[in-house]
Amino acid sequence: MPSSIQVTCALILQDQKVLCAQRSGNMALPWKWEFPGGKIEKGETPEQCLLREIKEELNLDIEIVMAFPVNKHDYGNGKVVELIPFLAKLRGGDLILKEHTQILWKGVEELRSLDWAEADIPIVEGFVTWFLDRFQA
Ligand SMILES: Nc1nc2c([nH]c(=O)n2[C@H]2C[C@H](O)[C@@H](COP(=O)(O)OP(=O)(O)OP(=O)(O)O)O2)c(=O)[nH]1
Repeated sequence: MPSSIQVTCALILQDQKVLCAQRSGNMALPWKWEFPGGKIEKGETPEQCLLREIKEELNLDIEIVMAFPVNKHDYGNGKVVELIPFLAKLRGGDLILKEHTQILWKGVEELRSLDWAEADIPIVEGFVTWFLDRFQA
């Protein structure tokens, strides 16, 4: 397996909806949906990376609540992504889309309907299961 890149992402939950972001046409994985975040830089913790990326990409401030299980995915083109998801809450900032085409706040039960980047699919599944177990018992 080629060496992997470590990428953090935020599942920002507010009023039972999750912020989903669509990649733009000139990015890798064009038009796919993802959770905002990005690559960990040298010397950063995953949490520091995520706070930085969410500010850079969306101009939002978040608070990390907890980590979800990491998903390692081989895109088969020499790119292996280790996707490190966190549950997060909004703390402030006015949304400015700096990289993505659009964002949507999706209800948890509607999340599966988006065309997700492949690495995100198990994360979406895990999150929906976790959320329904916890909040809809
Ligand atoms: N931020 C984010 N990236 C994701 C997700 N799922 C997924 O496969 N990725 C991939 C897309 C990118 O290849 C990589 C994140 O890199 P990035 O967003 O910092 O940089 P980039 O678009 O310029 O990517 P690259 O062309 O340099 O690989 O991880 C996700 O949910 N969030």
